Amino acid sequence: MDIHLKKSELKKEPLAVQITGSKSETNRLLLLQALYPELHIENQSNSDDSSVMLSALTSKDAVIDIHHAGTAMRFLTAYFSTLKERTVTLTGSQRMTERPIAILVNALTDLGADIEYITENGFPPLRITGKTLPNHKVALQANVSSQYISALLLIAPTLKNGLELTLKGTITSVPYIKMTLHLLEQIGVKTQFENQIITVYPHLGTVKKQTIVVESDWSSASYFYSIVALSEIGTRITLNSYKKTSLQGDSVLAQLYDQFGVTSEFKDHTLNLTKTRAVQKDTVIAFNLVNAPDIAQTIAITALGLGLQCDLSGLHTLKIKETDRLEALKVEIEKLGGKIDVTDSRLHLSKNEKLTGGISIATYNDHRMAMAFAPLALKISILIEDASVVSKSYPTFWDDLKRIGFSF
Ligand SMILES: O=C(O)C1=C[C@@H](OP(=O)(O)O)[C@@H](O)[C@H](O)C1
Ligand SMILES: C=C(OP(=O)(O)O)C(=O)O
Repeated sequence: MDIHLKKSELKKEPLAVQITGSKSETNRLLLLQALYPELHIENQSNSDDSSVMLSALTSKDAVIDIHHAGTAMRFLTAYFSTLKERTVTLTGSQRMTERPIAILVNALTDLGADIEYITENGFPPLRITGKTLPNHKVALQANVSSQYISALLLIAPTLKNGLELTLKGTITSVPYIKMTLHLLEQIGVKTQFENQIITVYPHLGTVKKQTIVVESDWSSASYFYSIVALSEIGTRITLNSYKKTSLQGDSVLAQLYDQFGVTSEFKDHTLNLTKTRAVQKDTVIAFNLVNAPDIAQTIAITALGLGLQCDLSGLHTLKIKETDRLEALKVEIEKLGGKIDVTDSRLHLSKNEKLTGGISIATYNDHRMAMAFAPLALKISILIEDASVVSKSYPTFWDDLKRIGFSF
């Protein structure tokens, strides 16, 4: 299904959006709940990635397909490695079979796991035979994906001697590792992160019965930051179930979007985004997003919509996500008349005056391509191809846009 967004104006009445829980927190907690059934989770993510995670954890099937869900692929590889007397084939979409997993598989194998590659070395699908993992010390390269590290940390408390994980090289996406450690601590597992070594102490048996309320998803909130940034002064959107102190690294949006003239105010559990100032045309947006890679597309497109120069660095993980996001951005931004250069880890967008309307944007099976480009409908008419891709993280995205005034 393609969606044609007409040039739109937001409604004048108070605008409020309820986004569901973070998919990152939800997928961690679902795994922890499988290990410790005493946990109860509220405000779970309604994303496809979280529903495939839940189905996989409850499935008795021999073949489990996690579609496009990176966290599910990585977290479940670790989980099934420890699930005794069961052999599972873990597979996913075509793209998932191109997303590397050797760093995690090697670390698990070093711990004693039994994992085979079915088609190509280093990539899913995997055949995993669960067993007791006898070892507890392992080292891995930390600059490719933090998901490999979180996967190991999540199963670590169930290992007889816990885990001592040495991280080699520069660590990428650090807030996601801290989120995992924080959730472990929250349920009663002891952890330590010092220099490049993470220790998780064993926690065999049960945890205290408890309810954990997931904070709403900040990556999804980014599209509303972009919408407010592209709107006139005075525009305000309220987002519900957010906290000033968040476990999610993407909450850095509140600081970053100040440069686009958007002010963030927290009141109880609501977050008010208000466009308070116009942005000077010669403003240069320059951010290193090594800690918040999922908001790179949103920021690049906000800058494009405002005609601003934008230099983003720390983007090396974007090439192995749902698509090569740097290439995808380049092709689609150029269709709109933008000037953009990309390298393996950076993006440079030149200041521009005018965007071409009526263009069809390809989305490459990437929810964030669809959602990042949509706010441009406040400036030009635009067509988003295969618009249902948004369900990977935000199934009600188009309904929410319609409710605040976007015309389809
Ligand atoms: O652990 C997580 O929940 C995630 C970690 C990040 O991946 P990388 O560590 O591969 O950058 C992020 O991009 C992804 O959307 C979710
Ligand atoms: C990169 C993402 O997800 P994953 O790696 O879990 O597929 C994302 O949601 O932007």
